[in-house]
Amino acid sequence: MRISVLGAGAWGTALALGMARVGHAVQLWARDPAQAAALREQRENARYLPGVALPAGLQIAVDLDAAIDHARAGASDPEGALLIVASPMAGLRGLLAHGAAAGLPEGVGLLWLCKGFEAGSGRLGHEIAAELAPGLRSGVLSGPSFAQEVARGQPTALVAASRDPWLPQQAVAACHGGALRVYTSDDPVGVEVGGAVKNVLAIATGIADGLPARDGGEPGLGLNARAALITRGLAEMSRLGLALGARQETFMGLSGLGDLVLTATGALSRNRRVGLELAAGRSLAEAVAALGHVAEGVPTAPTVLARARALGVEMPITTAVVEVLEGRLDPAEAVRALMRREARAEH
Ligand SMILES: NC(=O)c1ccc[n+]([C@@H]2O[C@H](COP(=O)([O-])OP(=O)(O)OC[C@H]3O[C@@H](n4cnc5c(N)ncnc54)[C@H](O)[C@@H]3O)[C@@H](O)[C@H]2O)c1
Ligand SMILES: O=P(O)(O)OC[C@H](O)CO
Repeated sequence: MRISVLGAGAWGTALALGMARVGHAVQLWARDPAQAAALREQRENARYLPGVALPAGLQIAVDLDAAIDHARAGASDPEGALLIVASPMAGLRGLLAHGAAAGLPEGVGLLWLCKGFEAGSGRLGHEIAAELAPGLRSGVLSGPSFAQEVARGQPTALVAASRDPWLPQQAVAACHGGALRVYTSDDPVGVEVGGAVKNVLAIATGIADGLPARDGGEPGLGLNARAALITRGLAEMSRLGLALGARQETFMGLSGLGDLVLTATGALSRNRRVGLELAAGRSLAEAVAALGHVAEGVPTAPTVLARARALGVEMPITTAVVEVLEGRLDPAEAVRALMRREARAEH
């Protein structure tokens, strides 16, 4: 299958590697021409995914239109073709608009990998796609997947979601095999809410795990507190998702519980690292600058909260994270405020 991946950050590069390894004709487009030249020369993404060699079959594209044409040329192939947007949420609108203006034929599916709500509009990916490219066959690929592990060929399960049943099947055909396993879903709302909110909750568990030691013990609030944050976080993620039209069972799947557990506990998570740094007394600007990568939970947290409030959905952990990110609440006080909340029934 012909596949173009738009965005050569950690995740776009790792997924492109995975798909090239199973024999697809993959082009990876880097926004920065200097980065594209370095990728071509070094055959390694030294900036975003160091230490992993790019397979010989993976082509690097400098020109965006040429990358789109690469996918378009596969439109009439029996297996179809894919255009995959691998930018952060902030780049999705521009790249979707570009793809829509290019007029993709029916045989080319459009997938995005970003996890968040768009800052400003508060929209999820499928809502932006409905606005800009209603005629395109589109969907989201999500699930618990650290780029470094995928790049190293470690086993990873993903979920592809769309209301168009053809699209998730395209994702299966593109990724399945080798170390990747792809499940399908017809609930893009649930899959996208899970992917967006888990990043905010990972900041929360990072904060809890990074708070200074008390009474000479281990740093952090402890494993009980982390389990409570994950479980109550899952409850507020599900409440928001249901209010937006998602199905409850989606939150028990890969893009809900699966990605929440991975990101809230995994040392490779950038969002969790932001929380750890904030708890250690670093400013948000310092914490984000130290990453050198995007941490989608930072721009998404206030947007999640705004949408939740508009729907009358209570999200106490997200509220606390927003107050810490905006400098209105000290990380330790945020946790104390969560513990002081009124008693209530669990469900
Ligand atoms: N890294 C992972 O393990 C992983 C896994 C699954 C999903 N994701 C999601 O994939 C998306 C991309 O993450 P990443 O890890 O590749 O990020 P990254 O920080 O490693 O790389 C970001 C890439 O996007 C480009 N970029 C930045 N702003 C842009 C914009 N406005 N328009 C177009 N391109 C832009 C950068 O040049 C860079 O190539 C995020 O939404 C993230 O949540 C990441
Ligand atoms: O490193 P994070 O926190 O952006 O998480 C990466 C992936 O979304 C994990 O599935």
